[in-house]
Amino acid sequence: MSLPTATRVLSPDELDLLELALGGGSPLPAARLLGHDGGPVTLTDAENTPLAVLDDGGARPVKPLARAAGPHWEPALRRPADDVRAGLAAARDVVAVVVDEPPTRAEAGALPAVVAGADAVLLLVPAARHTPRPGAVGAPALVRAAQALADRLDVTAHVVVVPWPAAGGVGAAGALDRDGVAARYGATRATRLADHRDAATRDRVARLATLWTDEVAALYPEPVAREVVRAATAASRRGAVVLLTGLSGSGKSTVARALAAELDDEGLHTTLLDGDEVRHHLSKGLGFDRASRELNVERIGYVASLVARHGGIALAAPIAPFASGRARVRELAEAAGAAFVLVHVSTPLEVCEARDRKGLYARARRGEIPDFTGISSPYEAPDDADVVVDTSVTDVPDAVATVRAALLSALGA
Ligand SMILES: Nc1ncnc2c1ncn2[C@@H]1O[C@H](COP(=O)(O)OS(=O)(=O)O)[C@@H](OP(=O)(O)O)[C@H]1O
Ligand SMILES: Nc1ncnc2c1ncn2[C@@H]1O[C@H](COP(=O)(O)OP(=O)(O)O)[C@@H](O)[C@H]1O
Repeated sequence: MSLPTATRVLSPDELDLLELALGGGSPLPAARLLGHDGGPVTLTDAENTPLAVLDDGGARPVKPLARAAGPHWEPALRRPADDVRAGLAAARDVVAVVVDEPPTRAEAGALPAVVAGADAVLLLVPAARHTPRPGAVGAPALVRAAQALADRLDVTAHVVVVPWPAAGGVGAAGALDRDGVAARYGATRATRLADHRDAATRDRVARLATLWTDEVAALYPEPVAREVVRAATAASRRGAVVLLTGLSGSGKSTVARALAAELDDEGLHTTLLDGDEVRHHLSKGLGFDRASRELNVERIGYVASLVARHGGIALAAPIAPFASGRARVRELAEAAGAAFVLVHVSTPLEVCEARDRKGLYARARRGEIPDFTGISSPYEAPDDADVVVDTSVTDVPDAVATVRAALLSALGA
């Protein structure tokens, strides 16, 4: 298929909307959802991978959207709305219960009455690609909570993950109403579980964050209480820099993103420095000759070490083809007192080339891209990697688990 030359890079929120539209989950047309009123356009992700075409006929997929790991990415749970609706065609009364906040005992107790009489129950968990704010209960945890609620119901209940953009919405997405989306998933009525919370419980939830400091204040005299709070909240954790190196298409971003999501879910704060994204911002305008690559990798190492100096975990995923550049990143990380983990994503060139998500290998083979790593520019395989993962034989969850274990061991956790 020939693609429109006009392109639009979608933000994480807009990727959610595209997934919603392609799966039949949007009551609004895709163009309206994405606020597009021009001519045909190719929609891409931040890495310039063409994902879909948007024209008068609506949105049509070109390539599957990249997926990540965690329960909210389980294909069995994150099903297109059209599939979910088709599976419920015989049901007369389908109630959709939106689970977008951790349910308290009050709502969990109210749930059987809320769904009473329904032939089928959908527990809809909105999951945004956006990283939740630190300390918030994120999508993976909400999916697990919804699953536990579903298991306790007498009537058959399905947990369905809905790619609903982060709170507030983007563009016309603000006009997406809960009931309209729920209806696209086959619901005959919809409700939000947190709306079944009584006033006393709402008040207790609002005060939760200050309970601990209140207790400290009651236990200790001022100014001792202030010291106790300060010591407990100081960034005591050691930071880390994880550098994933490998050929284009080897799986660096996919693994780094999935690992970031998992660590965020565990309450560890991560910062992702993806190769392609860094080149849109920090290294805009740099080329791919050796000197430019070394400079690019050094910049990444510098920013990563700043993040790690303050207890953060920086996940960097550039090709970083030269041993000298990788050694410089190690040096910067160690000078910042951070742990350093070098991950070689060793997927063979033939596999990366066969994947060719962005069509760059084909262009490099035709001589249209000079200095292309693996084709016309060297990749020095590391001999000092802490972890080696070949994604042609290791799936994303296993690759994530291997890197996570190496990271925790480097942190002494
Ligand atoms: N000549 C050439 N060689 C290699 N890669 C190229 C080239 N031109 C563009 N691209 C795209 O740029 C991404 C690699 O950028 P990096 O910053 O990771 O490279 S480096 O570390 O500075 O070597 C790489 O992205 P990933 O596929 O995510 O690795 C490519 O999409
Ligand atoms: N086990 C796997 N781990 C990571 N990526 C995989 C795996 N299997 C298939 N892929 C696919 O390979 C491609 C890797 O692309 P990407 O993560 O952008 O690589 P890089 O960042 O190294 O260029 C993605 O399309 C991804 O879905």
